[in-house]
Amino acid sequence: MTQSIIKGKDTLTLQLSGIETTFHHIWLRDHCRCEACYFDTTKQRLLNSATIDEDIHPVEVTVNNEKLHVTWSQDQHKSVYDLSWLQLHSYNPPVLPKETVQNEKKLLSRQFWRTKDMENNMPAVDFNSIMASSDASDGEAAIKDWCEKIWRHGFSLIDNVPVTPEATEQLCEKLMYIRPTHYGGFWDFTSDLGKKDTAYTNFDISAHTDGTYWSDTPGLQLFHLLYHDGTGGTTSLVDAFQCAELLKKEHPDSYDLLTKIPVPAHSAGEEKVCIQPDIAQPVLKLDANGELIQVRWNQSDRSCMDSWSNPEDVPKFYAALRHWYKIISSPENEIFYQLRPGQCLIFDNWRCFHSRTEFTGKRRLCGAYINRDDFVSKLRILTLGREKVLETL
Ligand SMILES: C[N+](C)(C)CCCC[C@H](N)C(=O)O
Ligand SMILES: O=C(O)CCC(=O)C(=O)O
Repeated sequence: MTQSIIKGKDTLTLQLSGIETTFHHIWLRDHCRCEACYFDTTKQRLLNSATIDEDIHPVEVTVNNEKLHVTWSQDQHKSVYDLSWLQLHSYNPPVLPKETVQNEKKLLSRQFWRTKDMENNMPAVDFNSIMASSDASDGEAAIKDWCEKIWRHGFSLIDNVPVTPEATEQLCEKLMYIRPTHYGGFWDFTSDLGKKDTAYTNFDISAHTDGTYWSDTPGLQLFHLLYHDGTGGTTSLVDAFQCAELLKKEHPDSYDLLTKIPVPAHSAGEEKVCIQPDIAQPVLKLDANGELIQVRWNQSDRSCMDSWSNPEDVPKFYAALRHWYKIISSPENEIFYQLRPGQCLIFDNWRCFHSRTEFTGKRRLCGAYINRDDFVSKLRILTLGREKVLETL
């Protein structure tokens, strides 16, 4: 695979798949995977990167059997690198074959939706298949399917769930351990203000995401309606990622503002609690490539916005909220759905909004949060395979 090695002052340039790509000596030394530098059992570095000589350089470097062999100036340390690993982690420039990147994107693609896509076509899985799923039985195929449905569509129903908090909690734990919060771990609640939050009332709660007041917003949220002897309490779901695309097209300035303006939030109803994120986050959170990775939207938990780098943004922000609200509350983008005993709803709280209309009578709901990173870890390992996931580390 490699034709030549070009030695620079502090770099090595290799030809990988016919493309010249350059690695810094110190970077290569830091990524030595020998037993003294890296504990492969736990996938952890043993080497203290700060102890690498600033002017470290190879005293001998060869390539054979698809491996780069280097003897370093410092301690005559020997390192061996698979060329395939170097190609995967090349950075100057990256020479990773495009199909490799595309493949993960394809396997973890997401299908944004509007109301018409979801009416009578909501993704669902079966409780019994999930609970029977394990490495021993089906290699966790049913759980893999469940994770992929949640990721692809932003939510999934779970049918045939025994109408008990115990079965619901077991269902949550089958996917991942539950995230405990000041609301408790697994919650079983009604409109008695058991916790000082409007969720514990019969009020209407417009479409929102939970936990905008945490730096690490809950990744998933599961609901199971155990009992309701009144009217109302209708749930709605919105694909906020689809709505963000619509906003970007119809009102690009509003989209841009909602990716920039930090929105403070709090949870302060409980006597001994005032939770706020370490830094206020925008409604639309983008990654370094400008890709949307999270929507944080909760008008009731938003704090006083008294920190504006440009006060002229104040009216523009409210104009953006009006544009945004028109899209997310459009019947074309919001599906209404009645929770019912025996059928759970789980959704991606970084992507999908949920709401509840005002209700009468006694209504008992149970469920839980699951951390985002724990869910994505399970999804990627089940979908891509552990080996594929680990080679990117
Ligand atoms: C889900 N559970 C009933 C435990 C609490 C809901 C908390 C709702 C809070 N206003 C938020 O949006 O985060
Ligand atoms: O009562 C419900 O259906 C949901 C309440 C809610 O929005 C929440 O707990 O986040």
